[in-house]
Amino acid sequence: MELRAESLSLQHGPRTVLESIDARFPPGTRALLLGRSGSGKTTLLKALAGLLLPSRGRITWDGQDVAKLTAPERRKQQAAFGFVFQTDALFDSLTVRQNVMQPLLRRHVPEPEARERTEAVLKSVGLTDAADTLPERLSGGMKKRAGLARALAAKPAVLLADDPFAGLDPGTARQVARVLLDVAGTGTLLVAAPEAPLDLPLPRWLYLRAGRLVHDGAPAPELERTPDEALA
Ligand SMILES: Nc1ncnc2c1ncn2[C@@H]1O[C@H](COP(=O)(O)OP(=O)(O)OP(=O)(O)O)[C@@H](O)[C@H]1O
Repeated sequence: MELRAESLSLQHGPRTVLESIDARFPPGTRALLLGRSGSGKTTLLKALAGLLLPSRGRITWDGQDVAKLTAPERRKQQAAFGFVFQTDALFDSLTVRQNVMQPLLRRHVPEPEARERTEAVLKSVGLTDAADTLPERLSGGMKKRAGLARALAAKPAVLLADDPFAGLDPGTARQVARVLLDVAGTGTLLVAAPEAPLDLPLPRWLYLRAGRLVHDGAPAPELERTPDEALA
């Protein structure tokens, strides 16, 4: 699926959180979305996924204006997305395996296939031994990997990961980066982070400053050293 933001602006109440953003994400895009805390990264990911509607401008999926879809049409298309949000949303009463498998069964993936995919993805994130464990017994890094496993098991055409490295030690962050690169396959991978993760060398960087896109192109490490004010 091709995602596109066209003159996208988004307000929360009186506050403009995203301002006149234009960006194209053809299928197979691999990009980092960078910017300080509060610059609008989460909001842009949510807008691209149709979870927040623009105040001005539009988001299109394969050329269709998301705001013009009916709610059921939008939900149907959203099945192509996988999200890894900052706060892991695992169900406390389900084991790790059940947490990964449940969304597949809800989408009517036949049980043997759901089971197979679940085991494969748990293995790739290094959680096979923790499959029968309840989330409360996992470390923060393991919870993060379980959330990632759940998103990846659905084989999303578009994977949006919001700061998947927050709070991880370097070893676990490296493992999460490897899984993101391996498992995202040929789909689109868009990863938001406050600074470029060393272990995730993606070829395109988008840099947000106070809701404006100030760079969209090749990796530009100097951006991270430039005070935001100088990018205005
Ligand atoms: N529901 C909301 N209502 C009002 N303001 C909001 C809402 N959600 C986000 N904001 C504001 O919009 C701005 C951008 O928030 P957003 O979460 O997109 O930034 P971010 O770059 O992802 O930050 P972080 O890296 O800290 O997660 C912030 O100033 C935030 O306070």
